[in-house]
Amino acid sequence: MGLLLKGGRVLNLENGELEARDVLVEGRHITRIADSIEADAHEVVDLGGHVVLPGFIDMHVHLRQPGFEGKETIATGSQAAARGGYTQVACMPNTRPVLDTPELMKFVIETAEREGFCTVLPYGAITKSELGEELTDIKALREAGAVAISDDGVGVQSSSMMREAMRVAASLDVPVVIHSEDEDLAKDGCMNEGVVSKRLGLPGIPGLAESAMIARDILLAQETGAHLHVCHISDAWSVELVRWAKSMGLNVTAEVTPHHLLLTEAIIDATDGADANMKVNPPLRTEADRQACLRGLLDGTIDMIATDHAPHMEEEKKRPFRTAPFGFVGLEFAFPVLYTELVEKNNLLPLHELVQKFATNPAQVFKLNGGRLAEGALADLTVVDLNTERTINPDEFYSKGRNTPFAGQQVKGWTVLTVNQGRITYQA
Ligand SMILES: NC(=O)N[C@@H](CC(=O)O)C(=O)O
Ligand SMILES: [Zn+2]
Ligand SMILES: [Zn+2]
Repeated sequence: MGLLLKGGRVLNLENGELEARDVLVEGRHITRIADSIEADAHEVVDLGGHVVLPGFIDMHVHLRQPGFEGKETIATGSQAAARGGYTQVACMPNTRPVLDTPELMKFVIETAEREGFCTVLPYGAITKSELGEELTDIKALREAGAVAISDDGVGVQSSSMMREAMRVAASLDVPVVIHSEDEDLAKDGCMNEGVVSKRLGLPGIPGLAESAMIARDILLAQETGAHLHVCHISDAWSVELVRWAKSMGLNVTAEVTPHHLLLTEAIIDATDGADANMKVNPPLRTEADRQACLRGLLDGTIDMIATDHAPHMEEEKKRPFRTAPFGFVGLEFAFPVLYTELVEKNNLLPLHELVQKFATNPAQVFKLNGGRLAEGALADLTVVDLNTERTINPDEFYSKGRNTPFAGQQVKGWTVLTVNQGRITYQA
C-alpha cells in the first residue's frame, strides 16, 4: 500500500509551471507522477490544489541536544522543521558536549531516527570543544556521518589552525562551514556597530568582523582547494567577497537567513534596544547591507536560505540587550515569510527560484539526496498553501523557542503536509 497524494499542483523546478498531477509514494520513494492515478488500495490524501514542492533542506539549525534540552531537543526541533516544510536539517555542534567525536555523531543520528521528524545531518566540530586549539579527527567524524565541519557559534581565530583544517578537509572532500567572526574586532558587541549602536550606547560589532574573516578564509580555500561555505552572511562587503571568489572559480558557497534578508537594525532603533528578541549574531545590519544580501541571493552569489534556527529560553531573552543570548528561531515560518515578502508582495523572484534556494541548491552544494521531484526520487516533499494568510504566532510553535522578531506578521505559504522518506511528518 502506497501513499497517494491526489489533486495537487506539482511545481516544475525548471520552468516554474504548476502542473496538476497525482503523486504516488511507495516505500521511501516517489514511484509515479501522473495526470491521474487510481486510488487502488493506497492511503489517499486530497491536496485540494495545493502546491507540491521538494522537501526543504536547512543547512543551519541548532537543535541544542545534548546539553541544552531546555532550549530545544532533537525531537522538538525536528518537529518544528517538519511543520516548516523541511525534510532535512543540518545541526550545528555548539551543544554540550560539543559534537566533536564519532560517538556524538552517532548519538544525534540515532536519536533523530528514533524520535525525530526529519532527516538530521550533524556537523562535526572543526576544533575540539570549539576552543580553537586542537583539530578534531575530521576523517573519523566524516565516517560517522558528519555532513561537514563547522565551529559555528564562534569563529576559528587562528589562521594556521584553519589552514590545517582546510588541508585535511580538502583531502577528504569535506566542506568547511564557517561562522566568520574576528573576535578581536567583535569584542563584546551586542548589535551592529554604527549610528544606532552609538545612539543607544550599546557596544557594536562591525561588519568588518565578518568580512575580514571571509577574506582570510577565501584565500585559505584557494590555497588548500577546500570547499568553503559561508554561514549567515550579513554584510555588503562579505557578499562582494563571495561574488569575487566565485568569479575566480573558487569552490566557495554561501547562505543567508530570512532575518538578514528582511530586517535591519532599524527595528532595534525603533524599540530603543529594549527587546532582546531582536538580538542575533551576526547582528541585523543596515539597509545597504540588507540590499546587498538580497542582490547576492538574486544573482546567485548566495546559494541558499538557511534559518540559523537558534532557540533560547524566554527568561534568557528577557535579559537586557547587552547580556541576553544571540539568536532567533526560524524553522516554522522561513518559507512563508520569504514567499510573502519576496515572491508575492515584491515580485523579486519567481516561486521556483525561491524553492531552488530552499531545496535544490542545498542538496547540490552538499551532495545530499534530496531537492528533486521525480519518479524514482526520494519521497521528501512538502505541500504548501499559497493562499491562506495566517499570523506568525510563537504560541503555536513546536519549537521550544519563541524568540523571533517576526512574531505577529501575517504571511502566506504555510505548509499543509510534509513527507520525509515516505512518512507523513506533518499534516495541518
Ligand atoms: N546565530 C546566533 O545568534 N546564535 C547561535 C550561534 C550562531 O549561529 O553563531 C546560537 O547557537 O544561539
Ligand atoms: Zn554562527
Ligand atoms: Zn548558527
